Amino acid sequence: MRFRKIHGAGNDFILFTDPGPRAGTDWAKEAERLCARRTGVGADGLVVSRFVSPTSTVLDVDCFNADGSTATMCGNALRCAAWAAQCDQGFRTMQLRMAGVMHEATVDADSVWVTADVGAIQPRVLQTVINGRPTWFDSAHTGTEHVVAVVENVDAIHTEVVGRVVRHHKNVAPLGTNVNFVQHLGGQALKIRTYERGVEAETLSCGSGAVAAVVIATMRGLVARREVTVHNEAGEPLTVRPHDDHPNRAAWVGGPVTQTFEGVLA
Ligand SMILES: N[C@@H](CCC[C@H](N)C(=O)O)C(=O)O
Repeated sequence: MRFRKIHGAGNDFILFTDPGPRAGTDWAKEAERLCARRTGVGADGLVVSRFVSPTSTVLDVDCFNADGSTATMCGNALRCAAWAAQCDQGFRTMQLRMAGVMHEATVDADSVWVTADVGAIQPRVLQTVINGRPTWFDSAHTGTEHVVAVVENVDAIHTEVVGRVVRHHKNVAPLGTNVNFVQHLGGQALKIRTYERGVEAETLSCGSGAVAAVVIATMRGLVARREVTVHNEAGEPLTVRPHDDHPNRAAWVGGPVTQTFEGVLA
């Protein structure tokens, strides 16, 4: 079975495109096996993308985190699936369905854009002490669970240590959450570090996390409700802008997609 190793701004995936019916495949188990950094291909997640019919521009995209759990939304996985569809079929615009939710996608020369729904926002959902300072986290649902803390310097934070504690905090049980630390760089620019649930580690970028960061930074008056650049650990920033038709309910997130290699499973 052929696969692509591909990343969306540093968030890396094993991508299967139209893998046929494969009725017996336990994709969650395959995600655990293949995403393992030492014994598998190595990735943050496994993505299966299929056109709903041969003549359609609608794709069904399933995303599994490295631990085999299902991601209800993964902005970077959607961006990678859209890039591959453009590469294989030539479509520049398409729709992608993930966990029953429809997303729009546009593939430009140097960026792939997808939409993320913006749902409930809850200020001050939990507090923890970071480097001796009590720090509040706000939550924003962007298709999956995210909390965001605005801090002075994201580089001073032990993301994996604090992220793991917050991810399991009783106030976000039982689902847990992805954890984002965000610094305002001035103007319309943010810097982010994300601890991802399901990867159980810091990832180099997170699409739905970037949207959550912009939602919270906007709510706190740090940025205006227009395009925001979100710098990440990969050094490949994502751009987030409000959706033209329903700016309060959805956002576009765009940035680079890179195919690293193609392979065949042994
Ligand atoms: N990296 C993703 C988010 C992936 C989902 C997350 N780990 C979860 O299970 O909630 C993105 O780019 O949005």
